[in-house]
Amino acid sequence: MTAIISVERLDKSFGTHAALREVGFEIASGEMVTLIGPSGSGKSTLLRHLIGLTRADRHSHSHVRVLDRDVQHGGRLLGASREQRCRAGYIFQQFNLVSRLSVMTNVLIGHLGGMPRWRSLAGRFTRQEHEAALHAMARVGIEELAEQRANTLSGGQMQRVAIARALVQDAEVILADEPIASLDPRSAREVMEILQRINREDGRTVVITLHQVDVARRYCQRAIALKKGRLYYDGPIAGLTDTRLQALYEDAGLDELGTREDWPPATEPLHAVG
Ligand SMILES: Nc1ncnc2c1ncn2[C@@H]1O[C@H](COP(=O)(O)OP(=O)(O)OP(=O)(O)O)[C@@H](O)[C@H]1O
Repeated sequence: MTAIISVERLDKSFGTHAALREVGFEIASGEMVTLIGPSGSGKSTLLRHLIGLTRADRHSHSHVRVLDRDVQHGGRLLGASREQRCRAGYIFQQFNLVSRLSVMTNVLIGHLGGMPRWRSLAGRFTRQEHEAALHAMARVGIEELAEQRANTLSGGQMQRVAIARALVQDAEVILADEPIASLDPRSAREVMEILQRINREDGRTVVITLHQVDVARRYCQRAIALKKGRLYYDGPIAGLTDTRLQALYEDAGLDELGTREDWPPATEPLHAVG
């Protein structure tokens, strides 16, 4: 497997609280992977390490590599050019749109990282960039909302704007942190279908934190599960059986199933690919 994302021995503490302990995995180009686990298990913290929004513990052996670039090593962030940073798109639960700007401008913002600095400061976009934004909006079904202000949209529409912005950014990896957490079931389904299409049709790698196991099962091929900051399961989503899920979400059961070294049993691959 050629890893597009590689995480080794990731340790992160907040004060005395160990949020992540010795977490390691690799993700190949084109995978659609869910990060799953109980509240507080470390999913968002892990995702934030992938783009350097959070730094691992100093003097740890933590190493994070994304798209052939070291993001951080031993708790030190390593610099990246604007172009490199743009190769990964981040989608937040709370959308992160500029609320007073139109949908079109919010989507055009996805171009900023790839533009010459003088033009990005002036906020001037070319015709081609406008066309790319319109195309992205059409793909997520919001082209008719182009002129509407972002703060007048529904949650589902806002999340589509955020996805269109990542499309315009031409991100090779899309990292989505609970993108459907605040959406109604129908909007959630639509957003998941859009992400699935981007994964299947464009071959983009998608890593997505989810709370809903049924959604993860429907859309993702592989699950990486965290429990209390430790890697608990990494393998095909089908391997997350009801028994394992019960153990994942309840305290009872983890000890019986063993630690990562001896669980899942050797007959079941720890990694889905590679
Ligand atoms: N900035 C911070 N300062 C202190 N503690 C933090 C900080 N960020 C996260 N934590 C703690 O680290 C642990 C992991 O948090 P994280 O948000 O990564 O969990 P999560 O699995 O994403 O949870 P949820 O599903 O509820 O979003 C939690 O105990 C949380 O309280």
